[in-house]
Amino acid sequence: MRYSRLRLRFSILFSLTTLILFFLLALHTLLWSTAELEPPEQALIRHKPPSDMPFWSAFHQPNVYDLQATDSNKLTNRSSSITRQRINELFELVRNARNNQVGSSNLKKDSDHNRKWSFGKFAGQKPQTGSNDTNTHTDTADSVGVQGAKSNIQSKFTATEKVTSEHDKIQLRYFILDALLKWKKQHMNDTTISLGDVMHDSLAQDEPERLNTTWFQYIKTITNFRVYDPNSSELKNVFKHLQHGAISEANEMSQGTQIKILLGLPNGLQGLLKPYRVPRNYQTQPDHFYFSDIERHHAEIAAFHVDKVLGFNRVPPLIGRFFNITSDIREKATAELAKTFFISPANNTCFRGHCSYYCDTSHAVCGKPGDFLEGSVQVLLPRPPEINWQKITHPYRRSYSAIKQVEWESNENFCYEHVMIDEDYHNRLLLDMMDLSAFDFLIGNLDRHHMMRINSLGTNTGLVHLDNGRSFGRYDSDDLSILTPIRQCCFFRYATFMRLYKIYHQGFSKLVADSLNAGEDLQTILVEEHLEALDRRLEILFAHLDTCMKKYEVTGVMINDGIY
Ligand SMILES: Nc1ncnc2c1ncn2[C@@H]1O[C@H](COP(=O)(O)OP(=O)(O)OP(=O)(O)O)[C@@H](O)[C@H]1O
Ligand SMILES: [Mn+2]
Repeated sequence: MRYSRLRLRFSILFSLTTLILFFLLALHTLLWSTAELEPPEQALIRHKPPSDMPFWSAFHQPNVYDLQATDSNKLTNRSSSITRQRINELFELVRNARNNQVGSSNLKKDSDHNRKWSFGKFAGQKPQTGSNDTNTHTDTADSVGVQGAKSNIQSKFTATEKVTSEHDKIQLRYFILDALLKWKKQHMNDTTISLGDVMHDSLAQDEPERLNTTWFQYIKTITNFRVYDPNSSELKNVFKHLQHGAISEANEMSQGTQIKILLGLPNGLQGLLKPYRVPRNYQTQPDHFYFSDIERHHAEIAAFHVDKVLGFNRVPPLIGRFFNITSDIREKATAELAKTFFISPANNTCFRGHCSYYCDTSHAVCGKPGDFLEGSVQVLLPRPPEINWQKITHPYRRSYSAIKQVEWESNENFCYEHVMIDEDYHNRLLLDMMDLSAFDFLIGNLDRHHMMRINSLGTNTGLVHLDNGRSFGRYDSDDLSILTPIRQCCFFRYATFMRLYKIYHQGFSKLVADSLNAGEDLQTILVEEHLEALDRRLEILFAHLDTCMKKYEVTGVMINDGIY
């Protein structure tokens, strides 16, 4: 009896122990497998729906969603095909060619030059391409009629025109080289024209008080060659006001397709504010065309510094600024703009504004957090009727349509048939356009629909590199099509090449990063990947110039038109 009770107790104890052991084992296996499959942090990210991070995600927050999107679009070829040694050789070749330059032609080998070939006769067989637009032109980038009269002519032209012969092309190149050399001789002794001198008399008569302002001191430093003097005290003063000056008025600018606010600033200055919209690591949405890309204030800032480092000085002074969206903008806004303000569910102050792209409640400009907003502020240059601008439709403009192509995209002779043949380009404009193509390629800007210059400064006047808000859209790819003018025309300004070489040697991205660090209060305007892209693209530009020089000789490509 005693024995059987003992056996019962023992078996109960045994089954209980087995049960506990089994339970402990199962618990351990369960915990272990969960831990391996799902480390806590990763689980957090995975379970966060992407909608938590909209593409204009919170300020100061890394945009995880965009970073992940970038991963799937890796650049396969991260380097150019040119070596440092070859770039050094190119520099020697270009320098020597300039020293040896003789006669009226830039070309070394004159044997191909048929002096009986007549431009007039050649051009006479071709339909007119039309002349430059004037500032009365009102197209916007996205309007339906953007192609204008010029492009209609171009498409008719393609249908009937036979391909330009190699002989004509070579003769046309000689003709262009001679034309630019003639232009250089005519303009060699041109004196520098200051916008201050141009505007002085009418201001003295109508608004003499404006002559004593910081604004006018700065206007005097604008010339036909550059829109600011990089080492001047006038530039420093302009920056001071753009960055810290009290705002007297905030009004929407009617021109353009995306939100821009005109700011009244002290001392006669006006600023053009483009507000923060997307984080620094934001990349253009893969399914967005360049014409629906959102404008970026940090791209405007970076483009200003790149242009300055390149020695162009053609982007009007621009700087980043912190705003209090309520006291700086809402309280100074015109009634029209003030009406569009609201407080978001997150308790941030926002405004919509009125414009054709991204001016609705779901794309509002919002302080983050609360009233805190950053933006870029550019000095507003005088506009008509005070001075005259020329708005030139870019011959290499894109179609601004999801379904249409334009001629230059498929016709490799486009430069010969539409640009070189057009006498509007038988002067500095041709090489100014090449400078712009180089600049746009480096900053990745596909949105150069027009070229702007100040007509009031005479005929020997450079382009003003306005509107760079859609640059720095992607760092993981380089859009070679932006170099099409250089690839198809194969002309380039000697002085620009020399500067590019010097910059290459000093380290392009380092110069840009230093310039940003020295001149900007806003942090990390260009993320590391964008800086790397600058160096990579500069090499690609050299590779394109190398190809041109192999094809047409150094002296048939590099032109010294006297512009520095
Ligand atoms: N700093 C400036 N000084 C004087 N005029 C300017 C300045 N910036 C821009 N503008 C004028 O305003 C127009 C519109 O500006 P901007 O091109 O930056 O806007 P946008 O919205 O990108 O326009 P679009 O959609 O036509 O490209 C310019 O074409 C130019 O005529
Ligand atoms: Mn634009």
